[in-house]
Amino acid sequence: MSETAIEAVGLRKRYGDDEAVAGVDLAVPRGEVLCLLGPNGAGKSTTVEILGGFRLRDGGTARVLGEDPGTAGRRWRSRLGVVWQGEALVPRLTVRAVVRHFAGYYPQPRDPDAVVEMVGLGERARARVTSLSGGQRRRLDVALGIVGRPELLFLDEPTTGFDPRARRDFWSLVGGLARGGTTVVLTTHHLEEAEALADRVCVIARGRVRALGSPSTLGGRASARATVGWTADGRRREVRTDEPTRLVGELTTLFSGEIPELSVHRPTLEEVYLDLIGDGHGGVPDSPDGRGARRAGTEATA
Ligand SMILES: Nc1ncnc2c1ncn2[C@@H]1O[C@H](COP(=O)(O)OP(=O)(O)OP(=O)(O)O)[C@@H](O)[C@H]1O
Repeated sequence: MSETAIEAVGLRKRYGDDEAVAGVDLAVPRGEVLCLLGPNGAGKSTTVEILGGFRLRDGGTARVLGEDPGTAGRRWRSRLGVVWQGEALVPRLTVRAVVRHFAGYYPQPRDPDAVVEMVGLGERARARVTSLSGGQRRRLDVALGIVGRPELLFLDEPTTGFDPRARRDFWSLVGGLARGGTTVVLTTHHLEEAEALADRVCVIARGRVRALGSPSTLGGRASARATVGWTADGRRREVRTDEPTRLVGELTTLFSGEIPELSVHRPTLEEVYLDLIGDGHGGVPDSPDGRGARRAGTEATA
């Protein structure tokens, strides 16, 4: 069995004049949680739909679980779980009955009642789907995505409408699936979700991959300048530096101990992401790793 769940090279998809996917290269090892981030209309859903076998590509090559998603059959499809942005059409049944019904499509499904519990719908198991709230409906979508015990799970903005508790429960659910060996590809607009879940983050803008890396190192985040702040003589001071440890050491000596209101700040994932997508329309950063031309040294900003 290949160690690579997804291998895509030069994926392309055009809708009329709009090149939605303009040459995406992506390799996802088995067991990885990959989060796709990008502005609205960047091409994330189209990429995921192509890889999930729901949309034909115009160009490039793709292997997903060892097969071409453009031609693979039902057997291959039963190894995938998908949660698309639109709600799945389900009969006018109870939550439990719908999950049981969908379980019947797969050769080795999870226990439907356990799945209903896993997505936090245990108390609503006997409720009709039509009576669920938006967030509960989305949880049901997730249940239908995982009931087939997928090797590879595609989740397109799965937590839309989730309250904060439900979102955190969902994160632990995905963490558990990944620990069990499931490969997960998830699109989201929630940076904290990507930070909490992703082994790697892939930023897509204007149909291309702009950056790929772990949440802590994306776009040179780990080596980006830190901002050290403190208060002296009633005034807030801030210095941007490549060597925060050395500066804090100097300040410790200066203040003979505790530094008043010390803070050390590195760019957040959100700051790095916004930097990568540039002008807000999915603009291209200066350099391939998205770091652009950062100057070395120490620079006072206040
Ligand atoms: N079925 C379609 N027919 C025509 N154009 C489409 C279709 N689906 C997507 N597009 C266009 O392709 C581009 C990429 O859309 P896509 O849905 O892949 O982006 P996305 O990154 O998933 O966006 P969002 O974050 O808003 O979901 C957009 O310009 C969109 O309008």
